[in-house]
Amino acid sequence: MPQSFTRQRMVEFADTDMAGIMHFASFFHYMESVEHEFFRSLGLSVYTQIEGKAISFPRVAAKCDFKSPAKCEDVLDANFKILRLGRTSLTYQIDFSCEGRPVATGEITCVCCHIFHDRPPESTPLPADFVKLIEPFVAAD
Ligand SMILES: CC(C)(COP(=O)(O)OP(=O)(O)OC[C@H]1O[C@@H](n2cnc3c(N)ncnc32)[C@H](O)[C@@H]1OP(=O)(O)O)[C@@H](O)C(=O)NCCC(=O)NCCSC(=O)c1cc(O)c2ccccc2c1O
Repeated sequence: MPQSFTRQRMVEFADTDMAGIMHFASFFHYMESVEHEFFRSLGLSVYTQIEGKAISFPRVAAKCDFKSPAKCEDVLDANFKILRLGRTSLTYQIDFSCEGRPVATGEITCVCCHIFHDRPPESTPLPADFVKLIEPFVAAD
C-alpha cells in the first residue's frame, strides 16, 4: 500500500476570479506548494544536494482537470502521490477535494537535472538515494 501525503488549505480571496471561484492558475500554485511541502517532509528542499551534486527538477509537462468549482474559504484536501518514476523523470498527481467532493486533478512531470550558471540544465538519472526516499509514495498500477 503506497504511503500518502495530504495537505489541507483554504481557498483565499486572492485565489479566486470575478466569478467568485478558484482561478485555474491558482491550482497550479497550490500543486507546486504541495509538492514542495512533500519534499520538505522528506528533509529535502527545492534547492537540493543529492550524492554531492546540485540537483533541480524543471517541469516538462503540467496539466489540470477541473471537476467542480471551489469557492473562497472552501477548505481543500490536496492528496499528493507519485504516478510514475522514470529514468530521469517523475510524474506527480495531486487530487483536490472539498468535503469529499472531487474538485480537480493535476499532473506534473519534472526531470532531474544538473543546474549550471552558464549553460542550460542537463537531465541526469534520478539518484538512487532520492529514489529510495520517494519510492514509498509511488502509486500502485
Ligand atoms: C528538462 C530538460 C533539460 C530535459 O531535456 P532532455 O532533452 O534531457 O529531455 P528528454 O526529452 O530526454 O526527456 C527527459 C525525460 O522527460 C520525459 N518527458 C519529456 N517531455 C515530457 C512530456 N511532455 N511529458 C511527459 N514526460 C516527458 C521523457 O520521457 C524522459 O523521461 P525518462 O524518465 O524516461 O528519462 C529540457 O526539457 C528543458 O530544459 N526543458 C525546459 C524546462 C523549463 O523551463 N520548465 C519550466 C520552468 S521549471 C519550474 O517552473 C520549476 C518549478 C518548481 O516548483 C521547481 C521546484 C524544484 C526545482 C525546480 C523547479 C522548477 O524549475
